[in-house]
Amino acid sequence: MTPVILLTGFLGSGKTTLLQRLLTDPSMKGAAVLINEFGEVGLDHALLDRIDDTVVVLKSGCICCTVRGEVADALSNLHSLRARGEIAFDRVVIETTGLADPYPVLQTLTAHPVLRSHFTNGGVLTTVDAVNAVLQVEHRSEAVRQIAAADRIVLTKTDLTEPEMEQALRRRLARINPGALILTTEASVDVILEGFGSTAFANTLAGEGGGDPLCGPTCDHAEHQHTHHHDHSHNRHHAHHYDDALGVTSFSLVIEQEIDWTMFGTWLTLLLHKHGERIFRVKGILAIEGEDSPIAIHGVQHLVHAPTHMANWPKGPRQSRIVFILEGLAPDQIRRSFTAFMGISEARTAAE
Ligand SMILES: Nc1nc2c(ncn2[C@@H]2O[C@H](COP(=O)(O)OP(=O)(O)OP(=O)(O)O)[C@@H](O)[C@H]2O)c(=O)[nH]1
Repeated sequence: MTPVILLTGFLGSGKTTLLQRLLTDPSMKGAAVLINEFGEVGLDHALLDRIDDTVVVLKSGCICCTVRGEVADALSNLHSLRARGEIAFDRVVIETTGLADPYPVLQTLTAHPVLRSHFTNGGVLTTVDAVNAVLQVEHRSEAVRQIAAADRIVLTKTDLTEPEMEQALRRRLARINPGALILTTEASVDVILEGFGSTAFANTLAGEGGGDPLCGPTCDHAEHQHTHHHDHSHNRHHAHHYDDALGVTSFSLVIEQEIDWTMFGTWLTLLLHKHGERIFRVKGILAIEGEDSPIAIHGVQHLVHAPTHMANWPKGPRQSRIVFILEGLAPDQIRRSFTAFMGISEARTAAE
Protein backbone atom coordinates (compact mmCIF):
# COMPACT_ATOMS: atom_id res chain seq x y z
CA MET A 1 0.00 0.00 0.00
CA THR A 2 1.30 3.42 -0.94
CA PRO A 3 0.59 6.17 1.60
CA VAL A 4 -0.97 9.38 0.34
CA ILE A 5 -0.23 12.55 2.29
CA LEU A 6 -2.80 15.27 1.84
CA LEU A 7 -1.40 18.79 2.07
CA THR A 8 -4.21 21.25 2.53
CA GLY A 9 -4.74 24.74 3.96
CA PHE A 10 -6.58 27.92 3.09
CA LEU A 11 -5.65 30.16 0.14
CA GLY A 12 -2.14 31.55 0.47
CA SER A 13 -1.44 29.77 3.75
CA GLY A 14 1.90 28.42 2.52
CA LYS A 15 1.15 24.97 1.09
CA THR A 16 3.49 25.26 -1.91
CA THR A 17 6.23 26.84 0.21
CA LEU A 18 5.99 23.94 2.67
CA LEU A 19 5.82 21.37 -0.13
CA GLN A 20 9.05 22.72 -1.60
CA ARG A 21 10.71 22.20 1.79
CA LEU A 22 9.23 18.75 2.30
CA LEU A 23 10.49 17.57 -1.06
CA THR A 24 14.05 18.37 -0.03
CA ASP A 25 13.87 15.72 2.71
CA PRO A 26 15.53 12.40 1.82
CA SER A 27 12.42 10.51 2.94
CA MET A 28 10.47 12.36 0.24
CA LYS A 29 12.86 11.54 -2.58
CA GLY A 30 10.52 8.86 -3.86
CA ALA A 31 7.34 10.92 -3.54
CA ALA A 32 4.98 11.49 -6.46
CA VAL A 33 3.21 14.85 -6.26
CA LEU A 34 -0.28 15.83 -7.37
CA ILE A 35 -0.95 19.53 -7.39
CA ASN A 36 -4.57 20.50 -7.66
CA GLU A 37 -3.85 23.83 -9.20
CA PHE A 38 -6.39 26.51 -9.75
CA GLY A 39 -6.15 28.90 -12.64
CA GLU A 40 -4.11 29.27 -15.76
CA VAL A 41 -1.07 30.84 -14.19
CA GLY A 42 0.37 27.54 -13.07
CA LEU A 43 2.45 29.29 -10.46
CA ASP A 44 2.58 26.51 -7.86
CA HIS A 45 3.80 24.07 -10.43
CA ALA A 46 6.35 26.53 -11.78
CA LEU A 47 7.58 27.34 -8.28
CA LEU A 48 8.07 23.74 -7.31
CA ASP A 49 11.39 23.36 -9.13
CA ARG A 50 10.74 19.73 -9.85
CA ILE A 51 9.24 18.76 -13.16
CA ASP A 52 9.14 15.09 -14.09
CA ASP A 53 6.59 12.35 -14.66
CA THR A 54 5.89 12.03 -10.96
CA VAL A 55 4.62 15.61 -10.68
CA VAL A 56 1.06 15.81 -11.97
CA VAL A 57 -0.87 19.04 -12.19
CA LEU A 58 -4.63 18.65 -11.89
CA LYS A 59 -6.30 21.63 -13.46
CA SER A 60 -9.71 21.61 -11.91
CA GLY A 61 -10.66 24.96 -13.32
CA CYS A 62 -12.74 25.30 -10.19
CA ILE A 63 -11.44 26.58 -6.92
CA CYS A 64 -13.85 24.82 -4.63
CA CYS A 65 -14.14 21.38 -6.24
CA THR A 66 -11.60 18.85 -5.17
CA VAL A 67 -12.06 17.06 -8.50
CA ARG A 68 -12.44 13.66 -6.95
CA GLY A 69 -12.58 12.11 -10.39
CA GLU A 70 -9.36 13.73 -11.47
CA VAL A 71 -7.56 12.73 -8.29
CA ALA A 72 -8.74 9.15 -8.77
CA ASP A 73 -7.70 9.15 -12.44
CA ALA A 74 -4.30 10.63 -11.67
CA LEU A 75 -3.64 8.08 -8.91
CA SER A 76 -4.77 5.22 -11.15
CA ASN A 77 -2.51 6.50 -13.90
CA LEU A 78 0.48 6.78 -11.56
CA HIS A 79 -0.22 3.26 -10.35
CA SER A 80 -0.35 1.88 -13.94
CA LEU A 81 2.87 3.65 -14.93
CA ARG A 82 4.59 2.20 -11.88
CA ALA A 83 3.21 -1.27 -12.56
CA ARG A 84 4.70 -1.07 -16.06
CA GLY A 85 8.05 -0.01 -14.55
CA GLU A 86 7.95 3.41 -16.22
CA ILE A 87 8.14 5.42 -13.02
CA ALA A 88 8.94 4.72 -9.39
CA PHE A 89 7.44 6.27 -6.25
CA ASP A 90 6.86 5.08 -2.73
CA ARG A 91 4.40 7.70 -1.50
CA VAL A 92 2.18 10.42 -2.91
CA VAL A 93 1.63 13.99 -1.77
CA ILE A 94 -1.53 15.77 -2.92
CA GLU A 95 -1.59 19.55 -2.58
CA THR A 96 -5.21 20.69 -2.72
CA THR A 97 -6.44 24.11 -3.77
CA GLY A 98 -6.90 26.60 -0.96
CA LEU A 99 -10.70 26.39 -1.03
CA ALA A 100 -10.86 22.62 -1.29
CA ASP A 101 -12.66 20.40 1.13
CA PRO A 102 -10.21 17.62 2.06
CA TYR A 103 -12.85 15.03 2.95
CA PRO A 104 -13.84 13.97 -0.58
CA VAL A 105 -10.21 13.12 -1.35
CA LEU A 106 -9.87 11.08 1.82
CA GLN A 107 -13.10 9.37 0.94
CA THR A 108 -11.81 8.57 -2.56
CA LEU A 109 -8.90 6.69 -1.00
CA THR A 110 -11.12 4.52 1.12
CA ALA A 111 -14.09 4.10 -1.22
CA HIS A 112 -12.63 3.79 -4.71
CA PRO A 113 -12.81 0.12 -5.78
CA VAL A 114 -9.32 0.03 -7.30
CA LEU A 115 -7.44 2.73 -5.44
CA ARG A 116 -8.26 1.37 -2.01
CA SER A 117 -6.22 -1.74 -2.77
CA HIS A 118 -3.13 0.27 -3.66
CA PHE A 119 -3.24 3.57 -1.76
CA THR A 120 -3.86 4.44 1.85
CA ASN A 121 -4.31 7.61 3.89
CA GLY A 122 -0.81 8.64 4.96
CA GLY A 123 -1.98 11.65 6.98
CA VAL A 124 -3.38 15.14 6.52
CA LEU A 125 -1.08 18.12 6.90
CA THR A 126 -2.83 21.49 7.10
CA THR A 127 -1.08 24.83 6.81
CA VAL A 128 -2.64 27.66 8.80
CA ASP A 129 -1.68 31.28 8.09
CA ALA A 130 -1.04 32.84 11.51
CA VAL A 131 -1.68 36.35 10.17
CA ASN A 132 -5.01 35.68 8.47
CA ALA A 133 -6.42 32.54 10.07
CA VAL A 134 -8.70 34.21 12.60
CA LEU A 135 -10.51 36.08 9.81
CA GLN A 136 -10.62 32.99 7.60
CA VAL A 137 -11.95 30.65 10.28
CA GLU A 138 -14.56 33.24 11.18
CA HIS A 139 -15.87 33.55 7.62
CA ARG A 140 -14.93 30.47 5.61
CA SER A 141 -16.19 27.01 6.41
CA GLU A 142 -13.52 25.46 4.12
CA ALA A 143 -10.83 26.84 6.44
CA VAL A 144 -12.52 25.15 9.41
CA ARG A 145 -12.90 21.85 7.53
CA GLN A 146 -9.23 21.85 6.54
CA ILE A 147 -8.23 22.39 10.17
CA ALA A 148 -10.68 19.77 11.37
CA ALA A 149 -9.28 17.21 8.92
CA ALA A 150 -5.66 17.70 10.02
CA ASP A 151 -3.49 15.13 11.73
CA ARG A 152 -0.82 17.77 11.92
CA ILE A 153 -1.11 21.55 11.59
CA VAL A 154 1.78 23.71 10.47
CA LEU A 155 1.38 27.32 11.55
CA THR A 156 2.96 29.55 8.91
CA LYS A 157 3.94 33.23 9.04
CA THR A 158 4.51 33.15 12.79
CA ASP A 159 7.53 35.33 11.96
CA LEU A 160 4.99 38.08 11.14
CA THR A 161 2.80 37.81 14.25
CA GLU A 162 3.08 38.66 17.95
CA PRO A 163 3.49 35.69 20.32
CA GLU A 164 0.15 36.52 22.02
CA MET A 165 -1.64 36.28 18.66
CA GLU A 166 -0.03 32.93 18.02
CA GLN A 167 -1.07 31.64 21.44
CA ALA A 168 -4.67 32.79 20.91
CA LEU A 169 -4.71 31.10 17.50
CA ARG A 170 -3.32 27.87 18.94
CA ARG A 171 -6.15 27.82 21.48
CA ARG A 172 -8.65 28.39 18.69
CA LEU A 173 -7.19 25.60 16.58
CA ALA A 174 -7.16 23.24 19.54
CA ARG A 175 -10.87 23.88 20.01
CA ILE A 176 -11.57 22.99 16.36
CA ASN A 177 -9.27 19.98 16.33
CA PRO A 178 -7.99 18.93 19.76
CA GLY A 179 -6.26 15.85 18.33
CA ALA A 180 -3.93 17.58 15.88
CA LEU A 181 -0.31 18.25 16.69
CA ILE A 182 0.42 21.94 16.08
CA LEU A 183 3.86 22.87 14.77
CA THR A 184 5.30 25.98 13.13
CA THR A 185 7.39 26.34 9.99
CA GLU A 186 10.39 26.66 12.31
CA ALA A 187 10.09 22.92 12.94
CA SER A 188 12.48 20.86 10.86
CA VAL A 189 11.11 18.84 7.97
CA ASP A 190 12.00 15.71 9.96
CA VAL A 191 9.74 16.78 12.78
CA ILE A 192 6.91 17.91 10.49
CA LEU A 193 6.98 14.60 8.65
CA GLU A 194 7.81 12.30 11.54
CA GLY A 195 5.89 9.09 11.02
CA PHE A 196 3.86 10.67 8.23
CA GLY A 197 3.23 8.60 5.16
CA SER A 198 4.50 5.45 6.83
CA THR A 199 2.45 2.30 6.88
CA ALA A 200 2.45 2.41 10.69
CA PHE A 201 0.96 5.91 10.62
CA ALA A 202 -1.61 4.86 8.03
CA ASN A 203 -2.63 1.99 10.30
CA THR A 204 -3.22 4.33 13.22
CA LEU A 205 -5.59 6.32 10.98
CA ALA A 206 -7.31 3.31 9.50
CA GLY A 207 -9.22 2.60 12.69
CA GLU A 208 -10.59 6.14 12.75
CA GLY A 209 -12.65 5.59 9.65
CA GLY A 210 -11.62 8.80 7.87
CA GLY A 211 -15.09 10.20 8.58
CA ASP A 212 -16.11 13.79 8.27
CA PRO A 213 -16.45 15.23 11.79
CA LEU A 214 -18.45 18.16 10.49
CA CYS A 215 -21.18 15.98 9.04
CA GLY A 216 -23.91 14.72 11.29
CA PRO A 217 -24.18 11.00 12.01
CA THR A 218 -26.98 10.57 9.48
CA CYS A 219 -25.30 12.53 6.70
CA ASP A 220 -25.06 10.70 3.41
CA HIS A 221 -21.64 12.07 2.70
CA ALA A 222 -21.54 11.19 -0.99
CA GLU A 223 -24.80 13.04 -1.53
CA HIS A 224 -23.68 15.94 0.60
CA GLN A 225 -20.48 16.33 -1.38
CA HIS A 226 -22.29 16.13 -4.63
CA THR A 227 -24.57 18.94 -3.66
CA HIS A 228 -21.79 20.99 -2.18
CA HIS A 229 -19.62 20.75 -5.23
CA HIS A 230 -22.05 21.16 -8.03
CA ASP A 231 -24.73 23.58 -6.93
CA HIS A 232 -22.93 26.41 -8.60
CA SER A 233 -22.48 27.67 -12.09
CA HIS A 234 -19.45 26.92 -14.23
CA ASN A 235 -20.25 29.45 -16.87
CA ARG A 236 -17.37 29.40 -19.29
CA HIS A 237 -18.84 32.24 -21.38
CA HIS A 238 -17.99 34.84 -18.79
CA ALA A 239 -14.51 36.17 -18.22
CA HIS A 240 -14.56 35.02 -14.64
CA HIS A 241 -15.70 32.08 -12.63
CA TYR A 242 -18.51 32.71 -10.20
CA ASP A 243 -19.37 30.29 -7.50
CA ASP A 244 -22.92 30.81 -6.27
CA ALA A 245 -22.53 28.63 -3.21
CA LEU A 246 -19.41 30.36 -1.96
CA GLY A 247 -19.93 33.85 -3.30
CA VAL A 248 -16.38 33.72 -4.56
CA THR A 249 -15.29 35.16 -7.88
CA SER A 250 -12.01 34.37 -9.52
CA PHE A 251 -10.39 35.66 -12.66
CA SER A 252 -7.03 36.64 -13.97
CA LEU A 253 -5.76 39.93 -15.27
CA VAL A 254 -3.62 39.49 -18.37
CA ILE A 255 -1.24 42.28 -19.35
CA GLU A 256 0.89 42.17 -22.49
CA GLN A 257 2.85 45.35 -21.77
CA GLU A 258 5.80 45.26 -19.35
CA ILE A 259 5.03 46.62 -15.91
CA ASP A 260 6.71 49.33 -13.83
CA TRP A 261 7.62 47.56 -10.59
CA THR A 262 7.37 50.54 -8.21
CA MET A 263 3.98 51.58 -9.53
CA PHE A 264 2.71 48.02 -9.35
CA GLY A 265 3.87 47.59 -5.73
CA THR A 266 2.10 50.79 -4.74
CA TRP A 267 -1.10 49.77 -6.56
CA LEU A 268 -1.20 46.32 -4.98
CA THR A 269 -0.52 47.68 -1.50
CA LEU A 270 -3.28 50.29 -1.84
CA LEU A 271 -5.69 47.70 -3.27
CA LEU A 272 -5.13 45.21 -0.46
CA HIS A 273 -5.19 47.95 2.14
CA LYS A 274 -8.62 49.04 0.92
CA HIS A 275 -10.20 45.71 -0.06
CA GLY A 276 -8.05 43.07 1.66
CA GLU A 277 -10.93 41.58 3.58
CA ARG A 278 -12.62 40.70 0.31
CA ILE A 279 -9.49 39.66 -1.58
CA PHE A 280 -8.61 36.14 -0.39
CA ARG A 281 -5.71 35.67 -2.74
CA VAL A 282 -3.66 37.46 -5.37
CA LYS A 283 -0.84 35.66 -7.10
CA GLY A 284 0.88 36.30 -10.32
CA ILE A 285 3.82 36.20 -12.62
CA LEU A 286 4.93 39.59 -13.83
CA ALA A 287 6.98 40.79 -16.78
CA ILE A 288 8.75 43.75 -15.22
CA GLU A 289 10.49 46.52 -17.17
CA GLY A 290 14.22 45.84 -17.28
CA GLU A 291 13.94 42.25 -15.93
CA ASP A 292 14.58 39.18 -18.08
CA SER A 293 13.11 36.66 -15.68
CA PRO A 294 9.59 36.79 -14.23
CA ILE A 295 8.75 38.01 -10.76
CA ALA A 296 6.26 36.06 -8.66
CA ILE A 297 4.01 38.11 -6.41
CA HIS A 298 1.75 36.95 -3.60
CA GLY A 299 -0.90 38.71 -1.58
CA VAL A 300 -3.21 37.22 1.02
CA GLN A 301 -6.00 39.46 2.29
CA HIS A 302 -4.28 42.60 3.64
CA LEU A 303 -0.83 41.05 3.47
CA VAL A 304 1.59 41.62 0.57
CA HIS A 305 4.44 39.08 0.59
CA ALA A 306 7.98 39.74 -0.56
CA PRO A 307 8.28 39.17 -4.33
CA THR A 308 10.51 36.41 -5.65
CA HIS A 309 12.52 36.13 -8.85
CA MET A 310 11.69 32.99 -10.78
CA ALA A 311 14.45 31.29 -12.74
CA ASN A 312 12.56 31.01 -16.04
CA TRP A 313 9.32 31.84 -17.75
CA PRO A 314 6.87 28.94 -17.65
CA LYS A 315 5.74 27.61 -21.04
CA GLY A 316 3.47 29.96 -22.98
CA PRO A 317 3.51 33.62 -23.90
CA ARG A 318 5.71 36.03 -21.96
CA GLN A 319 2.95 38.12 -20.43
CA SER A 320 1.95 39.15 -16.95
CA ARG A 321 -0.89 37.16 -15.43
CA ILE A 322 -2.34 37.94 -12.04
CA VAL A 323 -4.94 35.63 -10.47
CA PHE A 324 -7.48 37.10 -8.08
CA ILE A 325 -9.78 35.14 -5.83
CA LEU A 326 -12.20 37.48 -4.18
CA GLU A 327 -15.67 38.07 -2.88
CA GLY A 328 -18.01 40.96 -3.51
CA LEU A 329 -15.79 42.80 -6.00
CA ALA A 330 -16.32 42.80 -9.76
CA PRO A 331 -13.38 41.76 -11.95
CA ASP A 332 -13.86 44.88 -14.03
CA GLN A 333 -13.49 47.06 -10.93
CA ILE A 334 -10.02 45.60 -10.40
CA ARG A 335 -9.13 45.91 -14.08
CA ARG A 336 -10.19 49.55 -14.25
CA SER A 337 -8.32 50.36 -11.05
CA PHE A 338 -5.19 48.69 -12.47
CA THR A 339 -5.30 50.41 -15.86
CA ALA A 340 -6.06 53.84 -14.41
CA PHE A 341 -3.33 53.66 -11.75
CA MET A 342 -0.69 52.06 -13.96
CA GLY A 343 -1.42 54.14 -17.06
CA ILE A 344 -1.72 50.91 -19.04
CA SER A 345 -4.55 50.91 -21.52
CA GLU A 346 -4.64 47.19 -22.36
CA ALA A 347 -5.38 44.72 -19.59
CA ARG A 348 -7.98 42.05 -20.07
CA THR A 349 -9.73 39.80 -17.61
CA ALA A 350 -9.72 36.10 -18.37
CA ALA A 351 -11.72 33.21 -17.03
CA GLU A 352 -10.17 30.97 -14.40
N1 LIG B 1 6.80 35.49 6.10
C1 LIG B 1 6.36 34.28 5.72
N2 LIG B 1 5.85 34.11 4.49
C2 LIG B 1 5.42 32.87 4.15
C3 LIG B 1 5.49 31.75 5.02
N3 LIG B 1 4.97 30.67 4.37
C4 LIG B 1 4.60 31.11 3.15
N4 LIG B 1 4.85 32.44 3.01
C5 LIG B 1 4.58 33.28 1.84
O1 LIG B 1 3.17 33.28 1.61
C6 LIG B 1 2.89 33.44 0.22
C7 LIG B 1 1.93 32.34 -0.21
O2 LIG B 1 2.61 31.10 -0.06
P1 LIG B 1 2.24 29.80 -0.94
O3 LIG B 1 3.16 28.72 -0.51
O4 LIG B 1 2.16 30.15 -2.38
O5 LIG B 1 0.76 29.53 -0.41
P2 LIG B 1 -0.30 28.45 -0.94
O6 LIG B 1 -1.05 27.99 0.22
O7 LIG B 1 0.40 27.42 -1.77
O8 LIG B 1 -1.19 29.38 -1.89
P3 LIG B 1 -2.42 28.92 -2.84
O9 LIG B 1 -1.94 27.71 -3.59
O10 LIG B 1 -2.67 30.10 -3.72
O11 LIG B 1 -3.57 28.65 -1.94
C8 LIG B 1 4.25 33.38 -0.51
O12 LIG B 1 4.68 34.72 -0.78
C9 LIG B 1 5.17 32.74 0.54
O13 LIG B 1 6.52 33.16 0.39
C10 LIG B 1 6.04 31.95 6.35
O14 LIG B 1 6.11 31.06 7.20
N5 LIG B 1 6.46 33.25 6.62
